Amino acid sequence: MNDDKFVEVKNLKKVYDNGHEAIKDVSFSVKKGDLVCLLGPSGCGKTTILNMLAGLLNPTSGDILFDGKSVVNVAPKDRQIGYVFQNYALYPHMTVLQNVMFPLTVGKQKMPKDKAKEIAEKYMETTQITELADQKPGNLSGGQQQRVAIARALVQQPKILLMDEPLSNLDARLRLKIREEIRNLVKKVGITTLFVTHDQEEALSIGDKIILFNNGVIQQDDMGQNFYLEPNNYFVANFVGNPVIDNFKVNVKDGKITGSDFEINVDDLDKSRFKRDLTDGEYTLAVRPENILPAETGHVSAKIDDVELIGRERILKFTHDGVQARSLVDLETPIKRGDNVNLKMRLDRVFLFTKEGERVY
Ligand SMILES: Nc1ncnc2c1ncn2[C@@H]1O[C@H](COP(=O)(O)OP(=O)(O)OP(=O)(O)O)[C@@H](O)[C@H]1O
Repeated sequence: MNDDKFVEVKNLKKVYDNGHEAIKDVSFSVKKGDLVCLLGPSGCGKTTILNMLAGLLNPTSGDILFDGKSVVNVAPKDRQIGYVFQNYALYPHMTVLQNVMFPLTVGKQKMPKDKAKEIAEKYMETTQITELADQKPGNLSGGQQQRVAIARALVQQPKILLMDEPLSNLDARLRLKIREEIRNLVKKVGITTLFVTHDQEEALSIGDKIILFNNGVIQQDDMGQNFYLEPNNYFVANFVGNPVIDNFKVNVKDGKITGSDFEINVDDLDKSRFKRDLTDGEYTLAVRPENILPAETGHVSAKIDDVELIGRERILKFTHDGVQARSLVDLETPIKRGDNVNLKMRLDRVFLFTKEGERVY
């Protein structure tokens, strides 16, 4: 038994029958009791991975281990997993109580009705749906249906809980509330959970760690803040962060980084942040909008195209070298649309990426 690798995925590959390689050599592990988010854009392979963990899809190659034992040849019903689907998949003709009891009243683990009811009621209490016991799913709100689906997934006391975009059918406000509830609930139950989402904010807010995918390949497997502060590559830097990161095309030559209207000495960068040697050539210099701010003298001069208020902050939008960029300032900064400003970058916070997207600084 190894609690650090309660779930272990080794060199997993999936090629669909039509030849599409949806998962390309993916390896990761999940600690017992952790809530891990599988994050990435539509089509990156999140559901494919979840379905292989659940046993609904066979891997083309590679291995999946639960608690140290390979499960690739174990039938889905024997894998001790609970699965919450995007559309909840509740039985419409059954009451809430019957839905939650259902997994306990069928198959090998079938138990007497009163025992099943007792266990179902315990999980209905945990998920706060006790008072809905006699309702049919059709009469429930999205958030309530979601709780029923979670209670039903938990009654068999699975070792692992898999959730595929469980919040996507809820409105924005309810999403915020239910995501907090889900985190509290899985932590209370102590169940190891893999949670699929395409929403970076959702992943950052609930995940103990996040695994970010693109095109069937892991881009970063890390704690939330590192996606922001230490992105592995250009894809990660652009996928995570709101407002999105600013990108400037630059050329490096003779110790100088030259943009369309600015120049930075390589010596002014923080030496400890280089990932490898900076050779001459074209790069993308990227900076988070809160790290490029109005100043007396700056790296970039720009006319503000638009000012957008987002809660306690404002986004100053400007066009640089034909591309829109942003500076994130507080409410008091007295800059308005049409103003000409100088913007200074924090050089210890910028990133440099090669044309292939590899991070150099
Ligand atoms: N049965 C299939 N046959 C062929 N290709 C498939 C099949 N199922 C999925 N794919 C493809 O595999 C890739 C990964 O799909 P998957 O559903 O895992 O992505 P996802 O990240 O979950 O996306 P979404 O967020 O849109 O659900 C996509 O390009 C998809 O079109």
